[in-house]
Amino acid sequence: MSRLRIYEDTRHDTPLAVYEDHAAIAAALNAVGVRFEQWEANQPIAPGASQDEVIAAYRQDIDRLMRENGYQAVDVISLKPDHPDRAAFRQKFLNEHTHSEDEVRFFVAGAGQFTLHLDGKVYEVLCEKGDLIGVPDGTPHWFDMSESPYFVAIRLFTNVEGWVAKFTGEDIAERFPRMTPHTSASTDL
Ligand SMILES: CSCCC(=O)/C(O)=C/O
Ligand SMILES: [Fe+2]
Ligand code: NI
Repeated sequence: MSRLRIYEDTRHDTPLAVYEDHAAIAAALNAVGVRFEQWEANQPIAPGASQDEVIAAYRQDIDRLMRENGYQAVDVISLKPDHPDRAAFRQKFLNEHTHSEDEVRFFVAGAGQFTLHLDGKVYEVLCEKGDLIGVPDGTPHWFDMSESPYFVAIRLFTNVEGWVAKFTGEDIAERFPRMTPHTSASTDL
């Protein structure tokens, strides 16, 4: 189940609000300029699938996003808990950073947790299969896949070079909850 928890950025212990309903999550995120939508993700793709398999399975959705939004490049992160480099992958996104383009991610299997730092608040978004999130350029954020990653996310870029991040040097991410390993791994492929 997808979930949004909103915190004051100075108080990591008690959320101001928690939403588990897709429409409520979308409304709260849309209100601060963040895209959040439910897309069909019913192709038989499991974490660990290759980038080529995932792109072939979701070619129509990718083409639609590229056409409508002018994205220039696409790649895939597909990880399961036994990946030998899972700790390094996790570390790459764990600290607060920004991008000079919107961060658009379509989860086609499993789950991952984005945390956005906006206007004095922290928006922790647990994204699951079928969720499409679009974080505006320049928004400080971080991403956690837990110590036991289990997800496939399609990433769209306007920059032909793909993923480029600017780290803020702030340690705020260390004070907020990390993702707990997803519990429905065997049921929500
Ligand atoms: C869920 S896609 C991997 C994370 C990523 O690309 C990013 O920029 C996280 O902030
Ligand atoms: Fe990012
Ligand atoms: Ni779930």
